Amino acid sequence: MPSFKIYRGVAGLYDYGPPGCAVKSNVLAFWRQHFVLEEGMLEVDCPCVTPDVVLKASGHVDKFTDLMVKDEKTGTCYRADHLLKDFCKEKLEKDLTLSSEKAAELKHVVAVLDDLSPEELGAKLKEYGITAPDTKNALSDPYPFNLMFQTSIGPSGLLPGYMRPETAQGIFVNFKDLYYYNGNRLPFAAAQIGQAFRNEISPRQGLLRVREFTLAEIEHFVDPEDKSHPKFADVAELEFLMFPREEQLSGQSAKKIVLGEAVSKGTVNNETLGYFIGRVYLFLTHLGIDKEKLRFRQHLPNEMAHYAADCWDAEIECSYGWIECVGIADRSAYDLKAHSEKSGVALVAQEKFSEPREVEVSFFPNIWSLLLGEVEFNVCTLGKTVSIKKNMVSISLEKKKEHQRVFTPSVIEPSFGIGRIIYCLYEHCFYTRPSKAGEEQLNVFQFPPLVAPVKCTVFPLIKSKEFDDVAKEIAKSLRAAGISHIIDITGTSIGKRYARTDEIGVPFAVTVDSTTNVTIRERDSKNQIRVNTNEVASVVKEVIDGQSTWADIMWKYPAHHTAPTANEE
Ligand SMILES: Nc1ncnc2c1ncn2[C@@H]1O[C@H](COP(=O)(O)OP(=O)(O)OP(=O)(O)O)[C@@H](O)[C@H]1O
Repeated sequence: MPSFKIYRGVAGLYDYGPPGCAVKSNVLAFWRQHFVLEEGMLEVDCPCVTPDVVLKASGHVDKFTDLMVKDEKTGTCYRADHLLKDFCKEKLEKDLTLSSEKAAELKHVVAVLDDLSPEELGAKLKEYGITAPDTKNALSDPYPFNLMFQTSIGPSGLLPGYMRPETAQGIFVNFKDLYYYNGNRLPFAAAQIGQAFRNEISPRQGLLRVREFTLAEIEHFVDPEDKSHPKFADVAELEFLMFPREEQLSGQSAKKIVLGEAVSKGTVNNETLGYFIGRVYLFLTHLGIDKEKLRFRQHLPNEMAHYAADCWDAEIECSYGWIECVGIADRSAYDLKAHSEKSGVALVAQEKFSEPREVEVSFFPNIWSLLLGEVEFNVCTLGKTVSIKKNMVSISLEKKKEHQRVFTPSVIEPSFGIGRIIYCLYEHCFYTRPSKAGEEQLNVFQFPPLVAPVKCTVFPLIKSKEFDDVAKEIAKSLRAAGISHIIDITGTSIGKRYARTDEIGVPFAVTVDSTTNVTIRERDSKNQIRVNTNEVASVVKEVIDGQSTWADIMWKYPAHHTAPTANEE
């Protein structure tokens, strides 16, 4: 729901209502189980308010910008690249008179969008006659707009700060303590779930581009000289849609690739990156994301930061097209080095050698490298400036024993936009159930039990004190087993009650049609079984915990072949 709705809302801010909140909490619980617990990650929880110095070091203060244009008359702001991209895409899709040269030009513009300077972007907007979408007024020249919400910390106004645009920086600045906590051993991963804030220029597409959202991030620290992963074999045989750089550049589409092959051929830079791609695939498909609408797209060279070794986005197809939901990047040592430099605290790891190693060290290596470039330079020493020439320097190599290697770890970062995942999940799980002639069609959310906001409903078949009491007893046992449920003793027709719960995706409905045995109905198959009243909670729990499938349960218990009542559906 739009936040602050009674005051007409604010673009890009949304509330989760009760079912949405429950879905979100289930998605996050599974994220914790699948990543934090199963991988033994170190979870942290850092503040959203972040002092300027941290985000200055990370580069966000100077570079976390999008190019913006303004409607010259109304002042409405737009993202310049989005206007240009939308224009090109619309022309390519709808203009049947487009020449092949023009089509190739427009495709090229879309491909190099991230490389365009403000001036080049402005020139293209002018060349194509692009105006403000709502008013058709002229647009200003593009200029960079920093997406961070600025604030000041404390009453003096002297300590500038920002609302964090990502959670990752909280982990990087804690590297030293986390490394120590992990027994000074690599590799290890830290994880954080929290709110991120981005003052998006033009929030759009509901939960897909908002100004405050939940991020779940992992920073996996690894030795840059050994990016193998001990559990890679667990995911190596997975086969799914991948969209490597070469395929994108040569105009092909995504294709099914075995992950192990993508890594061994070097399409994916290293095993650890590949391992996380596999784990993200398992996470998303387990949640209920359709395998055929999920692909891993490699970043093109112009999309990647200069320091990144390789990046892949998990993109999910929904009615808005293919949407980046998880970014998985090998960020090399960039972040830790940036914070080491700014803070003066060495964010490094050590590899202790079992035997000391003899190494040759060159004396004066920096001057040597400068002189190799035939550079003459001045050195200021003891108040005097001395001009050093190449022939004045001799290089000596010394032998030295080293007991350890000190290095800055590389970081592999999977970053999950939880709202985007949930939105795509809603689309993939939604369908309209055909109805009998003349009846209203029924909307169903086919959520897997894992994410369903409510796991079970309990209905007495008819209004009677006896059945109500049994329903209350069953509800009590569900409560004790920690199973979320709704008890509906309104007495409306069973069909209507099923329809209501299908609409919010409740997977199981228990109909109390006797005082000893009751009917459990599964939402998607509409199959029903008979169980004893005191077995309900354990049967439902078995399925929602993933120990058994509904098909397994159907084998174990007698089927209820007729609907509990004629007006069921
Ligand atoms: N404005 C937003 N609203 C909702 N989710 C977002 C938003 N911006 C980013 N995300 C989510 O956070 C994840 C990690 O953020 P990252 O910085 O990699 O995104 P990004 O590349 O800036 O996204 P985009 O290019 O779509 O703006 C993304 O994969 C996405 O799922």
